[in-house]
Amino acid sequence: MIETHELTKRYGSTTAVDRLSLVVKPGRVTGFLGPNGSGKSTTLRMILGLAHPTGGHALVGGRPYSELRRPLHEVGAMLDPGAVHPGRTARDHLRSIALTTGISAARVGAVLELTGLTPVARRRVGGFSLGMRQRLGIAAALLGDPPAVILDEPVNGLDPEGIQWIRNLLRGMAAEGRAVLVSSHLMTEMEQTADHLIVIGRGRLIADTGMAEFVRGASRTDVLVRVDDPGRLASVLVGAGGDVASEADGALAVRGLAPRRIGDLAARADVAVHELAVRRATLEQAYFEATENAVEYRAGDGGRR
Ligand SMILES: Nc1ncnc2c1ncn2[C@@H]1O[C@H](COP(=O)(O)OP(=O)(O)OP(=O)(O)O)[C@@H](O)[C@H]1O
Repeated sequence: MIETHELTKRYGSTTAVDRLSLVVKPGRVTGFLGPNGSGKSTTLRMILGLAHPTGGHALVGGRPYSELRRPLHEVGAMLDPGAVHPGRTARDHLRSIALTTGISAARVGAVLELTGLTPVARRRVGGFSLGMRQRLGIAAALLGDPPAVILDEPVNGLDPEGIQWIRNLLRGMAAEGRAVLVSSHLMTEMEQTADHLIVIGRGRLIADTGMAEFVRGASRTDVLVRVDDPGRLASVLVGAGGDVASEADGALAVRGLAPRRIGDLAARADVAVHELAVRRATLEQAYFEATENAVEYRAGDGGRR
């Protein structure tokens, strides 16, 4: 489990992370979302002991990272897949990490296999594509077979097959009982991968909630109704407390009334219904609504606070 309590980081007059408390639980994929500059990387760096908090603390398995006896066995992380010596082969890169951290050589073969890199294990990393580097970064993160995994933008630069592979890998790791924390700006991908979401803006917690609950909370969810006489039905629906808007093609977009109630009201008004469809908000829409103020604030003040 990964947790932070009132975690704070200030750089001069910039508060990058502001009293952030969160828990990343085992057995699920937790998506970590926020606009550019909202403090995600800084938070991850503090969890991994790469930046020192100005206030509060971060714990991995109940201890600060700096106190972990065998950190790679506690938490695996990929923050920057580019940070690999280009002259080394993939296998040598992983071997050197294993050697210096007391991890068996057998794990090197296992993670190469797991990440599909066995056929290129003897090739120099300098010639690797971005996707291959991502896989190598993930291989390194998994060397210690850790119960917690942190991946910063793991699908960056991956082709559709690579994206699907990461999705299955993350879900598989969660199913094995690991705590998986993953950041990404790709909302459709996140929607398919994460069970839980932590959303931050301006360094502060905006939401810490289940994926379905977060998306359901967006005001965009409505019911599309297609009828022959939209004007008549619209006045009936408004009379029943609905919030009704017209689409460009004449269909009605209704909020505040359940589909069943709309169908009943239409039947009672003797209006034939040709289509009645719930349009659920997407994660992207819910995310935009949730972070609207955080983004506006930044855009309005040139990124400073
Ligand atoms: N080393 C640093 N020195 C000064 N300011 C920093 C430093 N690192 C981060 N910041 C500032 O802290 C804030 C949060 O940055 P951070 O990189 O954590 O955001 P992020 O959510 O990861 O952004 P992105 O989505 O663009 O990666 C930004 O205003 C950034 O400019």
